[in-house]
Amino acid sequence: NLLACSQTAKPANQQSWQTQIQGGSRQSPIDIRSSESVHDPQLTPLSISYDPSDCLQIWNNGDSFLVEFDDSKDNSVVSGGPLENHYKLKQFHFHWGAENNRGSEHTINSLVYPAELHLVHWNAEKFRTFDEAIFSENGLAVIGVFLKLGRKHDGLQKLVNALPAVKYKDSTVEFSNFNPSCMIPSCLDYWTYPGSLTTPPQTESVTWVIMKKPIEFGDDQLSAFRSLLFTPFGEKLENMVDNFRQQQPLMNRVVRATIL
Ligand SMILES: CC#CCNS(=O)(=O)c1cc(S(N)(=O)=O)ccc1C(=O)O
Ligand SMILES: [Zn+2]
Repeated sequence: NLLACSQTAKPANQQSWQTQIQGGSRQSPIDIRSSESVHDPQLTPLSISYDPSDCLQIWNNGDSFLVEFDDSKDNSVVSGGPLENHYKLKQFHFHWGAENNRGSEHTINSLVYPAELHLVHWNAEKFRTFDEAIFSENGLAVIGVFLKLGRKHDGLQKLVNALPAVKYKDSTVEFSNFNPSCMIPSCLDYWTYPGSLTTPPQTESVTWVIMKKPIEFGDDQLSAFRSLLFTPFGEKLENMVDNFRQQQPLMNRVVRATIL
């Protein structure tokens, strides 16, 4: 079990997930050093299938904004690749910076992206609930996609247009008929490694699948992320930025890479 040691003093906008965890041997995120990754010919392409009608709402939880899905059916699932079972989509969210030189949680050869998308899935073959899976080996699979600044992402705009409705912490807005497949790069090459949640409880239950190619999005779309607030209505305004955890030691882990 992981014990969070006492929190050190932090600037006001730092989040609790900067807490260093004692006893962790497979914490996330990490810096992926491509030359040290192992090409594994047995890694097949991911099978990703999402049903836009499973999309339910957007929730500002004070750390990020989560786009939440109905996981009562088997319509939005990922399988294949490093995964032994099929995993149901629970939510997706992003991490981003106050400035363009930071924001992603994972880095590639120390290269930082301005934002990173996480699609969180849970192992519905082995576990009965998401909450059980969070605390279990092979419980979760998170697909990470890097975002770089460039052309406006047309598919993302529907989500961006809804963000003002969830400006404040603890606000939610109904959000339907959105297919997250539009944010998966056309190149399905990826790195994969055993890791953890990057926010509390930082449980070591995650198989990470990091897509090698980034997707592009526009400055105005990133500005919309930065206009969200960490704080609830009526409290001091604190822009939701720099909601990423620092890289963690690789320790005794190997990052595998596809050769698709
Ligand atoms: C109890 C508990 C829990 C974790 N929930 S989560 O896996 O959806 C998640 C995962 C991640 S991440 N960055 O590890 O994918 C971040 C944030 C969340 C979240 O609820 O807010
Ligand atoms: Zn995340």
